[in-house]
Amino acid sequence: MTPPLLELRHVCKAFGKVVIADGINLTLNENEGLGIIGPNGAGKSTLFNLITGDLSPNGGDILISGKSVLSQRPHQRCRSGVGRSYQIPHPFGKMSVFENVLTAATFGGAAAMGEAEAMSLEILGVTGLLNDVNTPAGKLTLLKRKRLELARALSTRPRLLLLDEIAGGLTEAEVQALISTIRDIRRSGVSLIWIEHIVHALLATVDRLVVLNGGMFLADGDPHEVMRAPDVQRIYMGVEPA
Ligand SMILES: Nc1ncnc2c1ncn2[C@@H]1O[C@H](COP(=O)(O)OP(=O)(O)OP(=O)(O)O)[C@@H](O)[C@H]1O
Repeated sequence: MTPPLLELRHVCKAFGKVVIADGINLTLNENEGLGIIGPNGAGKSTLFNLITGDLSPNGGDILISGKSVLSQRPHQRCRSGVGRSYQIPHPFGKMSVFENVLTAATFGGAAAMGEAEAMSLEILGVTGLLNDVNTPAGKLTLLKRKRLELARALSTRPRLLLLDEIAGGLTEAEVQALISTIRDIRRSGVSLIWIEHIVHALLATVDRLVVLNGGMFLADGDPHEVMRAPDVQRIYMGVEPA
């Protein structure tokens, strides 16, 4: 039987007394799209940092395609197929958009230069940045910075793409354009975990939704059903039961 693409087994993480993960289990299969929501500070970004190796768990195991990656450094996990965007984009501000994507393709994705150049241009097309190839990344608008963040993650050729709040701060029209881009990416066979407060963007793109709260998943299942669950309405949206 094919192992899941990603598996978290009893993962624990705390910063002092702040418990982020209290024995979390999570499975993501190939081609699956998962959304993560939860109150501010619940530990959603920290969960990504544990998956990518930016942080180490205090306990438990993290497996990619059935193999533990705990001993792998972040760049090694990236080359194993885990690509991510960061909540706050930090592009190389003085380098052009093209150079930023090329750097991610060659360093993160270990692509040879000729291949990386062609792939970077293709990804800049997919992410709507072709008119900005020569623009210094530091001069981009918020929307385009977020698109560059997505382009940099894609150029590492991920099998698993982790997106951290890339819709925040965008207009509704920009969110709709982003939804369409994410659907195209999913159709290309990339598996997705998307942390997002803009819930309708998740409902339009993912198969499953989990709610992180108090170090554990409060709910895990069909996105619409999860959003209707009374506990989720109470904790995430502040709706008191009738
Ligand atoms: N490296 C760190 N050292 C100490 N505390 C940290 C560290 N990283 C995160 N935290 C704390 O862990 C908690 C969870 O942070 P995290 O950014 O993962 O939450 P989040 O769910 O992504 O929040 P948001 O929705 O606001 O982005 C916060 O209290 C944060 O201050």
